[in-house]
Amino acid sequence: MTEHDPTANSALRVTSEQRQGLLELGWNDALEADFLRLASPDTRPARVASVERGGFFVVENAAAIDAPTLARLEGTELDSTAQPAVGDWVALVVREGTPGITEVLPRKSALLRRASGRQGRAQVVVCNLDYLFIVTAIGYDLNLGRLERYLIGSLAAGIAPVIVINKTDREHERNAIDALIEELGVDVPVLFTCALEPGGIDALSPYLTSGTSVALVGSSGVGKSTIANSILQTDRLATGDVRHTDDRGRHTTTRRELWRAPGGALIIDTPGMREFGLWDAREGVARLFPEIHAASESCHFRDCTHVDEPGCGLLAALADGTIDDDRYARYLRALEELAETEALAAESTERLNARRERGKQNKLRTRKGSRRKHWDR
Ligand SMILES: Nc1nc2c(ncn2[C@@H]2O[C@H](COP(=O)(O)OP(=O)(O)OP(=O)(O)O)[C@@H](O)[C@H]2O)c(=O)[nH]1
Ligand SMILES: [Zn+2]
Repeated sequence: MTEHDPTANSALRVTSEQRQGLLELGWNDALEADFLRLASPDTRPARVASVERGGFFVVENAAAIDAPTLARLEGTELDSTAQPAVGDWVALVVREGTPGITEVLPRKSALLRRASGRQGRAQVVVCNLDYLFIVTAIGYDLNLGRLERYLIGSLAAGIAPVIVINKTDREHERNAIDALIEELGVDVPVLFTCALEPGGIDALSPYLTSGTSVALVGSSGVGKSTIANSILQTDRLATGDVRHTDDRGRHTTTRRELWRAPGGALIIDTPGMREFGLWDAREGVARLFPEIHAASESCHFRDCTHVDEPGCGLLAALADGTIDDDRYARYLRALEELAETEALAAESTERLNARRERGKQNKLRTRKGSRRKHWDR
């Protein structure tokens, strides 16, 4: 990234008309300062509304959000997690033909997860959010482990999580749900919705103020798109029914998309996830289990696994009953998963480096070969 002296190019200034359109997309002073500092003079700010193979769809003002412009990434090849993702702010060079993205502005937050598949790769789910709506529904989906994973991801990303329990029209025992939430042990808002009823999502309103960016994540079939439609007061997002046997959805939503609600909130619906695989989320684990994390600070060994090491702060805290057995077990499981993904990631980096090295050697060999031929002649 090249830095530009903002005073050197007054042509770069964002016009007040442009700014108005951008504010309605969630723009703010900090973003503008970054833009003026980092982006080249011939570019304009824009937000990524959706991503498809081969292109990034961007908007420069809220009025155009229903018809985003296709743009292409320019310049050096970016690492997959550094490529523009939905919610990102970018610098756009507009000219005849397809506009180009020259810069991705620093992210205020990025929700990462482990990409599906066996390799250890990260995927950026969404960027620059104020709230993450972790959506679940009364029925099979509502489960402590699942909620914990999303919470860890959200806390690691520095996005304020909000748990949304949908389908309250289904029979349920409120006490059992309260007990489950209590077990999470964190102070996070829990909202109940029934997306099919008029007024059924009113509980979400305090989080949907103008310029606020919110994404809905969760399993397929929990009602994310139904909730999004209700917020957006449309029916343009496709919804699909669930299997009666196990409540599973049919993965109706297939891409992440940014929309603007009549009240001015920016809403991102996402495809249902089979599993939210943790990635680079140690900070999130520490925040979800603060008392356990605190006890681990007194471990004798820095790389203590808290299983059988002497001088383990956790084992001591377990013994004197200051931490809970179940929470200890869940904390360890999360750390184990993270260690596993880190190992996988290291392996695939190694493989990649080895492949690059082989490629270089091959090139060298062909070059030598062709030189020899030359001499032989
Ligand atoms: N009973 C009941 N059904 C609901 C409610 N909200 C949504 N549904 C139904 O649940 C099914 C799945 O809803 P969707 O909005 O498609 O779910 P989704 O989470 O977007 O699913 P994917 O796009 O596959 O990830 C649909 O049949 C909805 O009508 C609710 O509050 N109560
Ligand atoms: Zn320990």
